[in-house]
Amino acid sequence: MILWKDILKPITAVVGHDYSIKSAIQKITSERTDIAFVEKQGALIGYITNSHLLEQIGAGQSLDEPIQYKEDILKVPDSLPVEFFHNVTTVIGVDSSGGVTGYSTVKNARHQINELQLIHLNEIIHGAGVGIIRTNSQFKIEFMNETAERFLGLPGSFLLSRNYKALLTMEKDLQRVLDGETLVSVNSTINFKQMSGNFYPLKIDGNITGLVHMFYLREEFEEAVQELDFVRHLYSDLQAVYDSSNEQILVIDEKGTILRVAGQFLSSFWKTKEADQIIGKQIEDFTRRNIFQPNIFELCVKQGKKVTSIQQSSGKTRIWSVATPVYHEGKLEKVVILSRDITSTAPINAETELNPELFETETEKKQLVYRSGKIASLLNNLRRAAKMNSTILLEGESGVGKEIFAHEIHFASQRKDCPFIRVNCGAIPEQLIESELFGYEKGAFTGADRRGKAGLFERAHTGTIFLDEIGDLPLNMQVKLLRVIQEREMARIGGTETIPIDVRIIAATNKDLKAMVAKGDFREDLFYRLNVIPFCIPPLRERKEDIFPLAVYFLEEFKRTYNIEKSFTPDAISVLEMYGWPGNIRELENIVERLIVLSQEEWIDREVVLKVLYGEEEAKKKQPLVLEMMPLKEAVAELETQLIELGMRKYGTAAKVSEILGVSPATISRRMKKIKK
Ligand SMILES: Nc1ncnc2c1ncn2[C@@H]1O[C@H](COP(=O)(O)OP(=O)(O)OP(=O)(O)O)[C@@H](O)[C@H]1O
Repeated sequence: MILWKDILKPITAVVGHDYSIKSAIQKITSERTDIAFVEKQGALIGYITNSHLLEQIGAGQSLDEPIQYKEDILKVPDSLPVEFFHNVTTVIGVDSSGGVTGYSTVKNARHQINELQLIHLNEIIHGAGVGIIRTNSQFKIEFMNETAERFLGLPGSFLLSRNYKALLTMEKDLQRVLDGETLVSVNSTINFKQMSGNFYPLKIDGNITGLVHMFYLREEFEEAVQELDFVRHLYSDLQAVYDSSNEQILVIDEKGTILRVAGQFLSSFWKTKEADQIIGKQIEDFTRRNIFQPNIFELCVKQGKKVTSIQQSSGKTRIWSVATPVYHEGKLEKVVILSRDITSTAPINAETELNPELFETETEKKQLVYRSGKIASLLNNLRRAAKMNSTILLEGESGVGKEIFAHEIHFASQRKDCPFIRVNCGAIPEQLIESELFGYEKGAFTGADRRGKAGLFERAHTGTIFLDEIGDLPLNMQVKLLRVIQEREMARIGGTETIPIDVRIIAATNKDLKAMVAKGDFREDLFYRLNVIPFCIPPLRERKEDIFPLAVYFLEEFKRTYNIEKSFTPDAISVLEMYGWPGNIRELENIVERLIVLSQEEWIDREVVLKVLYGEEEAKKKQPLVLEMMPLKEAVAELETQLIELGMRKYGTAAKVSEILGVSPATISRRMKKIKK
């Protein structure tokens, strides 16, 4: 707000109301002013200017005639804000005790206000880095701010009073602005500097008294736009990464309000379909409703460090969560929680889970852990086939879990309450295999048990026999097996009696049986007898979604065995998922055990996983882009730095790197300066 006292000028010439034109001219001239105030009985009642006096003389009056002064003056308290009054051209300011403190013509007041407003505006705009130039109605530069001086590389002292129109090169005619038009986003050049900005007509009392040019230096502006563009692209790339991740990313502020959910929304855990429905809510409310249990957010805030936990909602959904605190200038700002669903999609068969008798069979039923659609549909088919009595052949690489699938078949069949017998055909010595499979009568051979012994086929009677590594079965045994399958009866070694055998046969192999048949290493007739319903178990690398729940499952098992607390970091999981797993699930199980033993810390991190999977040297080469969950801005900066460093290593010049990254060379060199710091 501008007050009258800010703009009042001192009164220097005072004349009496009965002064002659001559004495008034003498007074005004001696005081070097162009206005004198007229006094009568100690009060100022009007004013007279040089031009008024000249008008009187011009009208034929003699110099001795009295002055004809103007009376359109108004006394105002000088502490009031400037305002304009009808029919008043001059204002006299008075202080609180009524003393005159100065005067101002209305014209001068308006001019001063514009000037002061421009200075204020300049202060505001100064920080925003906008250049401002004002001209009068003859295009003479009357004002320019510091930013304009800096942008143009020319001092105000040089530019002030010069004709702006003559100095500027631009496509549009500047006269249009003085005719009242606003020119927006106009490119212009001065002193080889390219500018981009707007020209506004400057109106006072409805009259155009000049123009104002507000502008950016195009070089800086374009760089900023490019930079914004670059960041925008990075942002959308990162967003895409988040959205395609199979993790749920939850951002909670320090007060426990859910700010954001990205990645895969675990709707069955939250018991709500849309992520939007949990945003803005208090996390504690979900804990109270038995959904977010345990409250990992609270644990993380209390401990002030990364925390992991398996959470379970009131339903069956179990999720694995890692909560990481994010600090800003030493203060907790938010907590980021990464979660994955680890609920095994396998339906839990109450009977098989609970019936203790089942555990008296040769092998306990193990939990089959998976999340992939591939395994889901395979299981579907397996369970359907299980209902029939047909022989099933399971093919698949070593360690894919063929035995566990054989269990599934058994437990999904009518025979689930009868024995399940596993025979590892490759592990039994050749000379023992016949007696193991078919048993023997007492005294059948030297060293034989005196009482005789039932073979595995007999023991599997009414149940399932699982012939693992069937490709390792010697040829002579293949004939005998073929006979059992065909005749559904057998005799013990040394026995004469035939024993009827009612078993479901499941055979498994990691060898190419067809190729073995072609080479004569496997009997063709047996192959066709076994290959009634074949199933191929896909390797782990073809069902990466299973890696995570399996890794957590094994980790939990080993934690129980070793009685220790350890957790994977999300980066560690990512490395596990990227690996090729030639040894499949058996290898994964072994690696998890090794990681537990080798990692000294509570956290099994990316580095230790890389070391265990690839060895020390290779691990060093696998440099990460982003190691930790971190604020997006930092992640973008990190990604930028790494891209530029990579580019510089590869191409050597900022010009080439800028071309590849699609940004200006100036951006690259500025970033590099920052990196060097
Ligand atoms: N889906 C699964 N869930 C839990 N554990 C599994 C799963 N698949 C495999 N395993 C475990 O991985 C290990 C290897 O499985 P398994 O011995 O059944 O493999 P395989 O295919 O029979 O291998 P091979 O051909 O070498 O005999 C076992 O300890 C098994 O319990």
